[in-house]
Amino acid sequence: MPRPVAVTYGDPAGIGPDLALALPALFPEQPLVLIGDRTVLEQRAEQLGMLPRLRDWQPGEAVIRDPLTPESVCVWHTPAGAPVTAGKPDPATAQGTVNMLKRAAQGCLDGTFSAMVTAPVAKNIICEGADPDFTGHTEFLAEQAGVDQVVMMLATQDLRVALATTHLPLSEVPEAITPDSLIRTLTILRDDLVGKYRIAEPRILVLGLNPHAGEGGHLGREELDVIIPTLNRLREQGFHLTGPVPADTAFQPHLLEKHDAVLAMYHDQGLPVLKYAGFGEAINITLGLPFIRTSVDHGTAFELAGTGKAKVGSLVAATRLALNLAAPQDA
Ligand SMILES: NC(=O)c1ccc[n+]([C@@H]2O[C@H](COP(=O)([O-])OP(=O)(O)OC[C@H]3O[C@@H](n4cnc5c(N)ncnc54)[C@H](O)[C@@H]3O)[C@@H](O)[C@H]2O)c1
Ligand SMILES: N[C@H](C(=O)O)[C@H](O)COP(=O)(O)O
Repeated sequence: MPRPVAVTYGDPAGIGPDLALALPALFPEQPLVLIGDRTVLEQRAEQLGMLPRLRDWQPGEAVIRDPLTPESVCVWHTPAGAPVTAGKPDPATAQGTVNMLKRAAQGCLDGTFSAMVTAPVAKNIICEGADPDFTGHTEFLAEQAGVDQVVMMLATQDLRVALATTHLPLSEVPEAITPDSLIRTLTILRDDLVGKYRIAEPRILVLGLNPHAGEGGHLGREELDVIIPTLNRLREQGFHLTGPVPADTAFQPHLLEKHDAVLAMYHDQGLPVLKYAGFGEAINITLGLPFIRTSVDHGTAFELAGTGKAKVGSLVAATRLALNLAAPQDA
C-alpha cells in the first residue's frame, strides 16, 4: 500500500471529528490515517450513532484498510489535553490541536505521509490556549516547513482564487503587498499551477487593491507604484498576467474563461466570491509547501458539531485532491 495520507480533525469540539469519522467509508481502499484523540472520536461516533472501528496506529506500522469493514480506520492517538464536549470549544485543548498539526506536518516532511488533509481549527482558541501568534494552518505549516512564503488558494470545479495576503488585519494589507511579496506569490502560484495542476502556461487574472484598481491613482496609488510595475517585470520573464483589473467586475465569465486562476490581494476580496460559487464543495490548498496540504472551505461550525447536520462534501473534495496529487509520487 502507498504511504498514508494524514487527516487531522481540527478543533475537537467542532465538526471536524464528525466529518473525519465519515471519511473512511467514503474512501474504503485508500491509506488514510486519522490523527487525533481516540476518545474524542469514540464519543462523537456514539453521539452520531456511528460504529467506527478505530485501529491504533504508529508511524512505521502498516496501514490496514479492510474492504469488508470500510468504516474501519487507523488512528494515531494524539491526546486532546482535556475532556471535549461537542460544540463547546475549550482553549485547554489548543495544545493538543497544535500537536496534531505538528505530527501531520512533520510526518509529511520526514516521508511518513504522502500528504495531509486538515479539517477546521478555531484560530482564536489556539491563540488563547497555545500560541498567541497562530493565524491559521497556512502560516503554521509554512513555519513548520521552514519556508518564507506560501500561497493560499481555494478552488471549486470552475474557479481558482489565490490570495496575495492571507490572515492579516485589513489595515496591514497595503504595506504587505510589495514587489518582492508579489513576485514570490505569483511565482509560487504559476509554478504550482504547472506542477500540481498540469497547466503548461498558466494565465493569471490579477485584481487591483483599491476600488476600480486605483482609478489612475485617484483612488489609491498601490496599483501605479507597486502592482503594475511588478506585473510588467514578471511579463518580461514570460508570465501570462492580466491586470490589475478592478475586483468588482473581475469575476465575469468572459474574463474567467480566459484565465486559470485569479489572484486577489486580500482574504475578503477573493474568498466571498469563491464561497458564494461553491461553499461546501470547494477545497483549500497551500501552494509552495514542500509537501501536499489540502483542506476544507469552511470553519468549525460549532453549532453543528455532534448533530449529524455537517456536510462532508468539502472534506471529501480535499481528500480526493490530496490522494490524486500524492499518487504519482507513490506509484
Ligand atoms: N480551515 C480552517 O481551519 C478554517 C476555515 C474557515 C474558518 N475557520 C474557523 O472556523 C471558525 C468559525 O468560522 P465561521 O463561523 O466564520 O465559519 P464556518 O464555516 O464555521 O460557518 C459559517 C456557516 O456555514 C455553516 N457550515 C460550515 N461548515 C458547514 C458544513 N460542513 N456543513 C454545513 N454547514 C456548514 C455554519 O453552520 C455557519 O452557518 C473560526 O474560528 C474560523 O477561524 C477555520
Ligand atoms: N482562510 C480560510 C477560509 O476562509 O476558508 C481559512 O481561514 C482557513 O485557513 P487555514 O487553512 O490557513 O487554516
